[in-house]
Order: sequence, then C-alpha cells, then structure tokens
Amino acid sequence: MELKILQSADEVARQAALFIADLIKENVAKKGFFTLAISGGRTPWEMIKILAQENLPWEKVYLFQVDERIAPEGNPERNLTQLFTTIQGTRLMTRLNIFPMRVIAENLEEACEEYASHIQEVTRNGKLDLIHLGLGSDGHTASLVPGDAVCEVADRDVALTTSPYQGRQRMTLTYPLINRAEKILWLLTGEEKTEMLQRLLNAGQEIPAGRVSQNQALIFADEPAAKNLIQ
Ligand SMILES: O=C1O[C@H](COP(=O)(O)O)[C@@H](O)[C@H](O)[C@H]1O
Repeated sequence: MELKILQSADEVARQAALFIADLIKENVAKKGFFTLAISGGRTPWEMIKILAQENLPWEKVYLFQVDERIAPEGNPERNLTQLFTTIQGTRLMTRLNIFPMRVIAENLEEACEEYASHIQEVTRNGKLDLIHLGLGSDGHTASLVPGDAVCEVADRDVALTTSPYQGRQRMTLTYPLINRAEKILWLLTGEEKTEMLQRLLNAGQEIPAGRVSQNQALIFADEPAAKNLIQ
C-alpha cells in the first residue's frame, strides 16, 4: 500500500481531487465511463468541492455511496444530504449520475440487493474503478463497524449493520465488493487518526479497516495524522 504524507488537510483534498480527475480522464478515454464510490464522514467534501471545479466528462461518471444511515430523506446525518449540500449549484448536481442507497425502502434487505445489482450492471464486471474510504477513530471504515456481524458478510456486496451504530442502523458496501475495486483511496486527516493509521499500515485484523485489501490501495494522510511516521 502506498502512503503519501501531505502538509495539510487542504493539500490532502487537493491531491486526492487531482488523483481522481486523472483516473476519470484515463478511464473515460479507455472504456467510456468511470465508476466511483464515495464515503461520508468528514473528509470527502473538500475534495469533492475541488473536483467540481474541474471540466471533466461528468455525464460519464457513475457515483455510488459507500455507506448510508437508515434515516429519512434530507436528514442532516445522512451522507447523501452532505453530498448534495456540497455539490449544490455545481455542474456535478446536474451532470453526474448519482445512485443513492435506498435507505427509506420498506424492505431494506431488498434495497441492498437492488443496490448491488445496480453496481453490477453499471460496472459490467462488478468492480468499481475507485472506492474512497475514511477511517474512524475506532477503526471502522464504510459502515463496517467493530463487533458487528456485517463485517462477516462474505456472500453479498451490500448489507445492513445488525445493530445501530452511533444511533443509526447503516447500509454499507461489504468487504467482497470493496476488496474487488480496481483502486482504493484512503483519506486520513487530523491527529485523532494517528493510532489507526499505524494499525491500518500494519493491516491489523482486529480493526475493520485492517481487513481491507492493500494491494490496490493508496493513502493520502496529512502531517498531523502521520505524525508518528515523520522523523
Ligand atoms: O461514519 C462514517 O465515518 C467514516 C469515517 O469518516 P471520516 O470522518 O474519517 O471522514 C466514513 O468513512 C463513513 O463513510 C461514515 O459513514
């Protein structure tokens, strides 16, 4: 796994946006489209704001969610609400193909299956071109949360947590789908990520993030997150 240490959170966002922009150009030129899954939390929004300024073939980009809270439409805790707030008024709002997780469905198990089918259809081979991941200070990533049976799902690409996590049940991409992605991009900023960054680099199997494939992964971390690694 490659690690890039950058001076600040702003620089992490900028470099990540440039990295994604290059991948979009490359994939659209090669196969005509690009598939991407974005996490929620704190880190992706600045990167997305920068990306939105790029003149890219957005109509050919298909954006999926990595995870979502089971909560009503427009709920401020939802990752989709934050995404829409971030891209409001930008070209991404009208041109990007966004696939929201249907967390308001009556039958959530069916909604998981349907989401997995959409990913299969759009990607054609079941492999997303890029998955962006964050890392919680308890070692969770996506909504693969410590101690939840969702971490053991091996036969489905999208699943539900068995219990609420930070107050809400969640829908999440599972390890099989995440680990099949062509590329995985971790964004880690802030001092509170220092210990988990170390464990992620050691592929510590005791934290959910440590079980994500490292072969195709790249980490952009800022100096506070990587402070133990800087001499
Ligand atoms: O709950 C969540 O948190 C993680 C970590 O977020 P971050 O604040 O470190 O960016 C995030 O990856 C996940 O999608 C989100 O639902």
